[in-house]
Amino acid sequence: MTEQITLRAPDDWHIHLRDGAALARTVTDAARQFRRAIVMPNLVPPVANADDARAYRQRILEQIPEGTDFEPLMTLYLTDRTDAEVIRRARKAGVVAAKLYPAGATTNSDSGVTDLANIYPALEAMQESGMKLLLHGEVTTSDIDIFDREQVFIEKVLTRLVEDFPNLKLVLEHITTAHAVEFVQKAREGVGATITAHHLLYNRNHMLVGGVRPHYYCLPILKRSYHQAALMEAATSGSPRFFLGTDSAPHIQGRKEAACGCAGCYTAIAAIELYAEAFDRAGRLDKLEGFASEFGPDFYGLRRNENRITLVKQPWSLPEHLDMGGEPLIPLAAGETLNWKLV
Ligand SMILES: NC(=O)N[C@@H](CC(=O)O)C(=O)O
Ligand SMILES: [Zn+2]
Ligand SMILES: [Zn+2]
Repeated sequence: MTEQITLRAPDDWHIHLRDGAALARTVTDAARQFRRAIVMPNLVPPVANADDARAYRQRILEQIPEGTDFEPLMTLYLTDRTDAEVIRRARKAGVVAAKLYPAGATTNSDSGVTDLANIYPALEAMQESGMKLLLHGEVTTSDIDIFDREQVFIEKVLTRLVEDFPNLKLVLEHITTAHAVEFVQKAREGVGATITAHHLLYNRNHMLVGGVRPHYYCLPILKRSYHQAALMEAATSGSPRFFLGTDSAPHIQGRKEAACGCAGCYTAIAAIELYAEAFDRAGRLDKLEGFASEFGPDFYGLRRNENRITLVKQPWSLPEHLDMGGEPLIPLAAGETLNWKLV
């Protein structure tokens, strides 16, 4: 008999769907496995207010395949000019969270916040209205080594933020270090973290030994295996503070395989299967449902999904390449074999 596992339907608490011609690909892939997704706002120009979010949501809804039940949860991009009124309007329009990109930290973060002091009124309004704060947790000053940027962000920025807004619920996104794991475990109530499948499955050796592999390049960058092990331990621990966020972030092949390649890995094509692979390797498949389908909605104060998905143990190979709006897209782990397959 084939081995199989059945889970409450999972949600993705951090995904990039992009816009325009890319949406047909990204929305279809996300909707195949996730019931809901927190949609990142780093478009160009960014999703900066309630009207932008409403219009973007509409463009996403138009791409949901017939017969699938998928709900995009919209977010706002914080800029130096985001004020309390923008937050209140967005909250009324159903926007669930706002995202802090320190200016220059990652893809499309040029409009990000240059000084946290500029958004204190906005953060105050978020705290009051129950809007969640999502963080790309890296400092950006040139004197800080790229491998240390998450740790320094936690020490220099996050610790203070968590204290200054004691009732603000916040998520440290796509964590990559043992420092982040420890911070989140010990933090006050209302602090959570998402973990990607690629940070569970890989470390920087996978990206750099024997040649540079641009499709493994994302931000925050893959770290040492010691950090990978800490993330695995956190994700499979059963702690409700850690939950699934793929950070699936497509860039067309030519933009990744370039002299200055873009940061971001496309995992939406096989996200839940990649997570199953990681949890299986740790011998903790029994912990996947909490991480993928329960702790996220619990944190956000939303209902857990009622429907179920099934994964069977049946080796299959990820495609070598995909099409995104007529352009070639290479998924993470292209051509590699995964042991679990979504039915
Ligand atoms: N993770 C990435 O490397 N890239 C993301 C941005 C982000 O989430 O930081 C993207 O939008 O491409
Ligand atoms: Zn990010
Ligand atoms: Zn992201």
